[in-house]
Amino acid sequence: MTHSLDIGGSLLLLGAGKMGGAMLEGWLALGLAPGNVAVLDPHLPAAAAAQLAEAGIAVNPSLAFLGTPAVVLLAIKPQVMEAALPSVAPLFGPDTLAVSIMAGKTIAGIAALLPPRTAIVRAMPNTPAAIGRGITAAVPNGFVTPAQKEAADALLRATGALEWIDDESLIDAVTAVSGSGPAYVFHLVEALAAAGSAAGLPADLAMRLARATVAGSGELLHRSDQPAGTLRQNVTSPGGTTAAALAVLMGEGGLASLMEKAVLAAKKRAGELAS
Ligand SMILES: NC(=O)C1=CN([C@@H]2O[C@H](COP(=O)(O)OP(=O)(O)OC[C@H]3O[C@@H](n4cnc5c(N)ncnc54)[C@H](O)[C@@H]3O)[C@@H](O)[C@H]2O)C=CC1
Ligand SMILES: O=C(O)[C@@H]1CCC=N1
Repeated sequence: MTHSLDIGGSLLLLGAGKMGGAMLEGWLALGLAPGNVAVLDPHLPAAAAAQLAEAGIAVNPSLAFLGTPAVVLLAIKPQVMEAALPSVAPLFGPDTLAVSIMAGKTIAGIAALLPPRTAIVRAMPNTPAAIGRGITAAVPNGFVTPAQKEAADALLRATGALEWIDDESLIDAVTAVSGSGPAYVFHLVEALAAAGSAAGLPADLAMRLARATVAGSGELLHRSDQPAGTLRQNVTSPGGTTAAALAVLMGEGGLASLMEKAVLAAKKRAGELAS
């Protein structure tokens, strides 16, 4: 394989769970050289560790073995940041870039646990990153050099779309919309399937219909340049079945107000995770 994803040095992944693992999967698929990657995750299941090691990635090597990484991806849970970061802080050199994907954790909070003047990008990806169809919003601190921003850009764009933003205060709302958003979509599948069962369909058929409907609609949205509203109207015959359903979904207390409440709850939780 040609190694086309070049970040100008090695990558250390701190935490290889669902999101860190999804990003790594995307990067390896796009040509990040496995020999340039190390993973630190003390609780990684043995099968996952063996799979990474087989791919040529250093898994839980002794810190003395690790050189100075070009990029450290912080993909641990926000709740373990205070415990986990101090152990890797000594690995940081003056040119090491930290990319955090931790929900809620602010650049200031991360910086307090790393050497002074560390370059930090705070990013919020989502799990479709695993198939190169994620979307990430990212904000750099003042110590990120153009070369480091380029490395972060290459890494984050390799997993899908990327939006650089200047205002860190937007990240909690980003988290609530696109970071957590895939879960809302998967729940839509569950709810649609359950409603199908309630309407008389066998449960397995209802699930196949719901799953294919959401996946196909997502793909149509992806390939189309039409606004979502137009794609919705294309389904909605005047006086037809869709209009009857949308009168419920778009009526008082419908999906829009429910979604607003859900997104505000997620944003509030992100703020709580900061401390
Ligand atoms: N799952 C998602 O869809 C998204 C998650 N995030 C963020 O990504 C981060 C990770 O979330 P998930 O992957 O969902 O959680 P996860 O629980 O699947 O992964 C966290 C990993 O960190 C490991 N870990 C625990 N203590 C550690 C330590 N001291 N050193 C190194 N690794 C350690 C765990 O063994 C686990 O594999 C969180 O901060 C979350 O806010 C961001 C965007 C989306
Ligand atoms: O649920 C969470 O806290 C993380 C952040 C965004 C998606 N998952």
